[in-house]
Amino acid sequence: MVTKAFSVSFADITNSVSFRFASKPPTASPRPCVFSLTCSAVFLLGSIWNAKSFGASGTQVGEVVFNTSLTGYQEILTDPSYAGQFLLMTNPHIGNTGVNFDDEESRQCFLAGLVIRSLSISTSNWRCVKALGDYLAERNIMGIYDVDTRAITRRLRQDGSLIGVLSTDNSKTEQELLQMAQSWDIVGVDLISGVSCMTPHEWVDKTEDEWEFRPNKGPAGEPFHVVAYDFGIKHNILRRLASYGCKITVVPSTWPASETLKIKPDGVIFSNGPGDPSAVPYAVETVKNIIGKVPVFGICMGHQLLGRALGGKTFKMKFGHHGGNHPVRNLRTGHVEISAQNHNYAVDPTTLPNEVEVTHINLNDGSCAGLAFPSQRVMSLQYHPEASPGPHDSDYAFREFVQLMMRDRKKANKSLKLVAVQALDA
Ligand SMILES: NC(=O)CC[C@H](N)C(=O)O
Repeated sequence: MVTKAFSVSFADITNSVSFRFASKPPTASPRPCVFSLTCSAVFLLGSIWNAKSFGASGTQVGEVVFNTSLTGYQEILTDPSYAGQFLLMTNPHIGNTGVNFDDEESRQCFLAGLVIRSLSISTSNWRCVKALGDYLAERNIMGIYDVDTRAITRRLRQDGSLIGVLSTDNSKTEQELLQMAQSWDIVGVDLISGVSCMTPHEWVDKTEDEWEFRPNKGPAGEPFHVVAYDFGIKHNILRRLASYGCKITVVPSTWPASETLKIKPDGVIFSNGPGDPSAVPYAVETVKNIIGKVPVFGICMGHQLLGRALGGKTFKMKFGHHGGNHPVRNLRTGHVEISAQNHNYAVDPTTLPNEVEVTHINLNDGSCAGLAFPSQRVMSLQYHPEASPGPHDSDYAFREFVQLMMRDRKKANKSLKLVAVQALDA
């Protein structure tokens, strides 16, 4: 039984708040940690939160975002779209199920660090192989706990995304930390190249039978060959595609469109990925060169790149959407889906050509959550139909993508037959 003695000191001087907690540490002795937030060079007043450190030590700068998911912290930690960001979980209790072998969404953790209210003092789960703190330390990811995540979330909601610094280095002054935050930026930076795979490879794993949630036979006949552009792709996108009967070749973010078209895939996926879509014009160019040639499906970053490739603009949202409970309306069916989301940028639908249809909207703020350009066999979602973690409401999007490819194949077979008949006639 652990008793938690805490004292709170609250000092509010020109927008700066400081909390101090003393509690029995859940792991080894806690190291002091300064977590400072500053909103930009324009807003020069920062806030300093003292917390306890777990995972790796050091000094790290990044953008702070909050995620409202109640479950799935390991899948969130391994989502490459968090590269360059501190992930603050609003769920106050994290670490209680440890980490396991199955919930990895990529080959490593790319995020800048983890910010939580309370780190579980023990782990208990039949799949657990390691405690969260040890897992993060091995991956050189900093974490802090015993910090008022609610106060920081309110600050982020009020001021928008902020740059923060985590430091366990006592020799650094608060002024130095604030200076670090003020001289760092995430906008306009290509973060995709740091998370993408280096060489093309095949992907075969499906969702395992014990986790499969729909009777899933996949289409009859030759499997559809999908090329998946890895802008930081989550493994569950690949597993869901495989479960829908696709044969998948994963290619790096810089893989030329001409090479992709050379292997005549049935379809192309543009994946999720970190950072600013306007900072990766080479990827937009690739998307442009593939649109109209084969059916394409863009997810999150992939959706934003499609938006730009179709002539639209993207913009940075105030604090984005990160969580497993975002309501989205499918404007074609009228159905509401509860979706998993993780993005700071969005497509401005008013900048798109008239032929492009907005298929989904986020019901929290009316932002564009899905697009289609039927004549070009283009579909895209701003959120995550693969969930992991999150609800499965939007899984049907993979079926729709397979149907797009199916229609293409039927058309091609028809025209093949026509050519064959003409050849017979000749
Ligand atoms: N999940 C993602 O693909 C994130 C998309 C993009 N990097 C954003 O933050 O908006």
